[in-house]
Amino acid sequence: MRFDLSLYLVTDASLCAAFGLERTVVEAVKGGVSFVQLRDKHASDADMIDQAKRLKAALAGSGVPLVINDRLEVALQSGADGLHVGQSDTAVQEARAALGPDALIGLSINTLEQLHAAPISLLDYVGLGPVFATPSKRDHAAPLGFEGLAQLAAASSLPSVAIGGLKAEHAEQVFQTGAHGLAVISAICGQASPFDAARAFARSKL
Ligand SMILES: Cc1ncc(COP(=O)(O)OP(=O)(O)O)c(N)n1
Ligand SMILES: Cc1nc(C(=O)O)sc1CCOP(=O)(O)O
Ligand SMILES: [Mg+2]
Repeated sequence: MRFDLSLYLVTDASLCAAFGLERTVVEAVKGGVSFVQLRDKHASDADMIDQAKRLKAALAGSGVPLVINDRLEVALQSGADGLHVGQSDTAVQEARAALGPDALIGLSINTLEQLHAAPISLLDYVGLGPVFATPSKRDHAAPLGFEGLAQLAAASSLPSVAIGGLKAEHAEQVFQTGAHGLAVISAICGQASPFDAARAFARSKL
């Protein structure tokens, strides 16, 4: 499946609650979001499968893929396009074996050691972060800054998306590091207009 990491929305149940998860995603995609990850640390698998099916239906025809954060079972049962895993989540090998060759699988990377240890041939992309400290992920690793991001992006043979504390005004610098896009939660989720928030990224990277 072809995919575009340029503006990657990671959802957050509480931040999206005011506007509504589905509405946030639909508006954000109209504004330029090119890739969506459903991330909910508290929902049951059954609720997350239901949310994923609704999002998948809402995204039909848009060409924007939906991947699931962490939960292989949810990805398998929801018809989502793939899975995003971190260093302590389901192993990439297990995810690929279960999801098959066409699924999109992403892995979080914070260090060169992690990048060198990653099973590159089984992955579609890597998430590089955090670029900055962020309240959206309490247990985040040490911030990379743009310099650390550039080192990882240069060393990656896979497409990469930067994450962590990123706002529209960072788009140009992120692309200058060689990363293929920006992944964001709070710069879009919880904003008064997810459409305008996404548009601000599109404007600032052009
Ligand atoms: C695109 C992207 N990059 C990194 C992460 C972080 O994944 P992980 O380290 O597994 O942390 P959680 O998101 O599971 O808290 C991500 N989700 N997406
Ligand atoms: C989900 C996530 N992963 C990160 C990592 O560094 O791996 S940082 C992060 C949270 C990103 O949220 P915001 O855009 O609001 O800063
Ligand atoms: Mg994870």
